[in-house]
Amino acid sequence: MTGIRNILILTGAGVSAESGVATFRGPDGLWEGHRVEDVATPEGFARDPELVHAFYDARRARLGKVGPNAAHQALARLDHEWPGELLLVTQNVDDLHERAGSQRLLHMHGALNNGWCLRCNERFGWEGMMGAAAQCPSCATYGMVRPDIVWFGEIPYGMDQIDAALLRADLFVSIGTSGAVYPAAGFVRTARYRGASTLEINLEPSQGSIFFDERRYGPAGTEVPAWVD
Ligand SMILES: CC(C)NC(=O)[C@H](Cc1c[nH]c2ccccc12)NC(=O)[C@H](CCCC/N=C(/NCCC(=O)O)S[C@H]1O[C@H](COP(=O)(O)OP(=O)(O)OC[C@H]2O[C@@H](n3cnc4c(N)ncnc43)[C@H](O)[C@@H]2O)[C@@H](O)[C@H]1O)NC(=O)OCc1ccccc1
Repeated sequence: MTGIRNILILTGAGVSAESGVATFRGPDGLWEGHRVEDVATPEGFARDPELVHAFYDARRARLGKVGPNAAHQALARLDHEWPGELLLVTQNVDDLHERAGSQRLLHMHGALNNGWCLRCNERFGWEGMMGAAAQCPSCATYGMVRPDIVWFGEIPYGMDQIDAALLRADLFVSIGTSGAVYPAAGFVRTARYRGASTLEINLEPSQGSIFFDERRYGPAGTEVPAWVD
């Protein structure tokens, strides 16, 4: 990685697949059993909060039964050893990157283990079941807590920090994402436009694969350590 100082990495559900976390669009993917509009939009939450809480409570419970894989661990190693700038932006709401030790990390679509009270606007860590009647640990109100997740139609977190990193990146790497959801799916074109070299690591070509200078296809648990080490 000669001549590379600033690295921006984007991950998606594919990086957690080998840990046993369901992807969205794959066979038995998350969107198989649920209509996106029903479980991942503010309108769906307003219509049926119990359904949405059940969807996220089940995923939060599952998170306790899985662990980081070799891809998460390799990215954590790179984070610790890379002398230049590095930002790992994940679309994933699981906590496997931080459990592997990644620190220069940004959850652009929120986190399963966080809650958000719509009455006092506080955000807080949340373990276990949430359910529609949950009590806000900050203002003690019942039934106003939602998962702190970015739903469709909502503005992703950290866009300023991501834009700044896109501006400075010499290398943009996309790992385990289908490139189907924006604004994340547009990052490769922005990075390329600003002169960064671009690498895709995925099981198969993503919707944006034509924009990548280099492509490595295979399981992230194998390809990412091979790229890092
Ligand atoms: C469907 C799509 C067209 N819709 C959008 O993009 C919309 C905007 C939009 C609407 N209409 C449009 C029309 C055109 C363009 C855009 C739009 N986007 C939004 O609404 C976003 C908000 C989107 C966020 C929604 N929330 C998520 N997640 C949290 C919830 C939850 O988790 O439940 S999105 C969710 O789906 C996406 C899933 O994609 P992937 O992670 O890639 O997973 P997928 O299953 O699809 O693919 C897995 C890949 O891994 C590979 N793989 C599998 N196993 C492995 C393996 N073992 N190793 C390696 N690779 C592997 C597979 O081959 C595959 O390629 C992720 O982003 C994920 O976070 N907000 C916004 O635009 O606000 C304005 C704005 C914009 C810019 C700046 C300011 C404001």
